[in-house]
Amino acid sequence: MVGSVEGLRVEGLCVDMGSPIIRDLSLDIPRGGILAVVGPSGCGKTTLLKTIAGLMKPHRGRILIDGDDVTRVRAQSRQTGLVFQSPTLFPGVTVRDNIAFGLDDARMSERRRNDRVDSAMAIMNVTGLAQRLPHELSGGQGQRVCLARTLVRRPRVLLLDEPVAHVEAALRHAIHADIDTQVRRMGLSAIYVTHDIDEACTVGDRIAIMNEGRIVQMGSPRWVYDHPDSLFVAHLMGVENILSGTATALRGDSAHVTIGKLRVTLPCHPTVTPGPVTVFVTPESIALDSPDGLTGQIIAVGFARSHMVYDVETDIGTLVVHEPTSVEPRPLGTPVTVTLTGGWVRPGSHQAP
Ligand SMILES: Nc1ncnc2c1ncn2[C@@H]1O[C@H](COP(=O)(O)OP(=O)(O)OP(=O)(O)O)[C@@H](O)[C@H]1O
Repeated sequence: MVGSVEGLRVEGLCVDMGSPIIRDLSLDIPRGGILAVVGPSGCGKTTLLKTIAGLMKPHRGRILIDGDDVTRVRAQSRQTGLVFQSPTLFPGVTVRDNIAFGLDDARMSERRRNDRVDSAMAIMNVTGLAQRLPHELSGGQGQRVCLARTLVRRPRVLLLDEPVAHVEAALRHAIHADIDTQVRRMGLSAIYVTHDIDEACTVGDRIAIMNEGRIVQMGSPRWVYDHPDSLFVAHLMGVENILSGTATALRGDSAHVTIGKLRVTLPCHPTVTPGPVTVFVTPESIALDSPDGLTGQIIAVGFARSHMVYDVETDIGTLVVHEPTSVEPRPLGTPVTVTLTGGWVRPGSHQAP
């Protein structure tokens, strides 16, 4: 025992395969926590999971599970469970026996082994499939069986690499909910890798945005959405309006900002000083009927089920605005008066934030 922190801790991890793939990456996940890791293809997400699982060797850094340094412990003894994108079941072997393979401890009694397998099948809702063969399962059922096979070993850390990428959209939510329940119930620390930012925000109690082997921002989905640190994070999170302005004065955690003819007071990063700033504005943070607002005109209208999407042409550029569909939709060409009801001010102009 080298520490008392419960859960997974990664400290200064570097993985080099001829070129650096993971660069000085640190994270902490308490027991019962799910960190969703999202980032572009090739940024190192799978490498991170494989390194934590012990399938790849780090060049530098430490991996601790419940305070135990497992960096040099072999994969089979780390108590990590890794689930990949596609079901990886043994063909020609029943679901039940596939799950029992997860329990390779010869000292375990037959009865105890059966109880553990029954319980793993029950928690992943695959009891009714026990005698089926892998080729008789749908993609979603196959992934549930893989999760049961991983959970039957009672890992301390659960590593999920796009586990529902090949599962039809309508079934994904139920699998997410079961993962969430088991992570909390069993007190696991989980990393959930995905390409899909919506999935990351739904599944993770925190999200980590990765780029080029680094975590560039980490926090609750809401916090990261409202406070992007960079253009990269803002684009990935769907913060569609990135405006250049000038901070004219500061008051506590807020800045008075001029953007063209618009004057607004918005929350700002502590490093903001008077001068050029970048303002990140989510599409929900723009009001279209403000008495003293900038004049504009709706030049495109889209229906996105829960909300309408408007492109609004103004003096400060074309803004993307979302309004709930409960508000009467606005036809193309409608004149509007625009102001910002929220935003996040970072230092520097957005060409060089
Ligand atoms: N064994 C290896 N040897 C050399 N390079 C590797 C190895 N494994 C991965 N890489 C490289 O490391 C980088 C990160 O790969 P990784 O699979 O971790 O990315 P990823 O973020 O999971 O991508 P994707 O989302 O496409 O699955 C890539 O450039 C890849 O080519």
